[in-house]
Amino acid sequence: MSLRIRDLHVSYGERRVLLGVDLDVPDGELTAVLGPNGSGKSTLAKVVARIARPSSGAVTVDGRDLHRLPRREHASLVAYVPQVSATPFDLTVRDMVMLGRTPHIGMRPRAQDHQIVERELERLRLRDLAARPMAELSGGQAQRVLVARALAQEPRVLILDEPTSALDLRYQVETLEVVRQVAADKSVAVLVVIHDLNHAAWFCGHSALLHEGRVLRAGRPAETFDAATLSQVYGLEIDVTHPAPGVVEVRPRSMSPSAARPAAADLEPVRASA
Ligand SMILES: Nc1ncnc2c1ncn2[C@@H]1O[C@H](COP(=O)(O)OP(=O)(O)OP(=O)(O)O)[C@@H](O)[C@H]1O
Repeated sequence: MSLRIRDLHVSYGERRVLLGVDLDVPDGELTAVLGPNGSGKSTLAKVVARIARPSSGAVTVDGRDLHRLPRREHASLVAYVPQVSATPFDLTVRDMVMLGRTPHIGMRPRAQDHQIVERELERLRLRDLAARPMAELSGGQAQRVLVARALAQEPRVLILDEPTSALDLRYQVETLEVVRQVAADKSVAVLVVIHDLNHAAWFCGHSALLHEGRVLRAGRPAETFDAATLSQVYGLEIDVTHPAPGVVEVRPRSMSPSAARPAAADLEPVRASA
């Protein structure tokens, strides 16, 4: 177990946002951080990334307090993909991914650093965009560059804050699959803030459901997702089904097959009047 969070409290001024969070993030797989808007997910990610400071509690990697490490050492251990990011507009995609090597390189990149950058461009299907300026990219393309930069960092701990929010369905699946593969191959502990409960259940071995700054449920999604808790937390009737052993599917009741829906014949056609 590399990343451990213990009794973590975080406040922004008077506003207490995390109220005693305990979480173990195992190596080699993804841990989903779930919960409604404002429940504290990004704050938790930012504390591990050292962008926010805890009021109390501990965040350790291999027993070392992340907030007491020298900056460069922290950067070589932890990579972070923020929810929204202003990118230096004059950088190319390739330069941006090379920034991930910063904690590892001395005066200038070595051949090995260039190889790692090319590998991550390939892995995130960015080779065709490599020479393009970041400013010209679509939101989804830029998001994949940030994931590539984080992977080029070769971290022990990877923090991803909604890394697929701008991606189309294919890239959502591909990107989460790439991250899952890297986590397994390199024994990386991955914490991923994600809103899609089905993707969380499919790609993440562990999950933590945050509610008002506390972890309400933690464990394997197939074991911990239950309809009553999810319905209460999200304020919406939610069905949870298990179509196969170890597989879980989450659906708002209004989208479930049993929900009453107006038949097409009942809908009045609307015509613009001349
Ligand atoms: N810099 C800040 N200053 C003051 N309050 C903040 C700051 N950042 C976040 N908050 C507040 O902290 C609470 C938790 O915010 P956070 O961004 O961690 O939630 P979240 O679960 O990631 O939400 P979302 O799903 O909308 O991204 C919210 O009430 C938010 O308004």
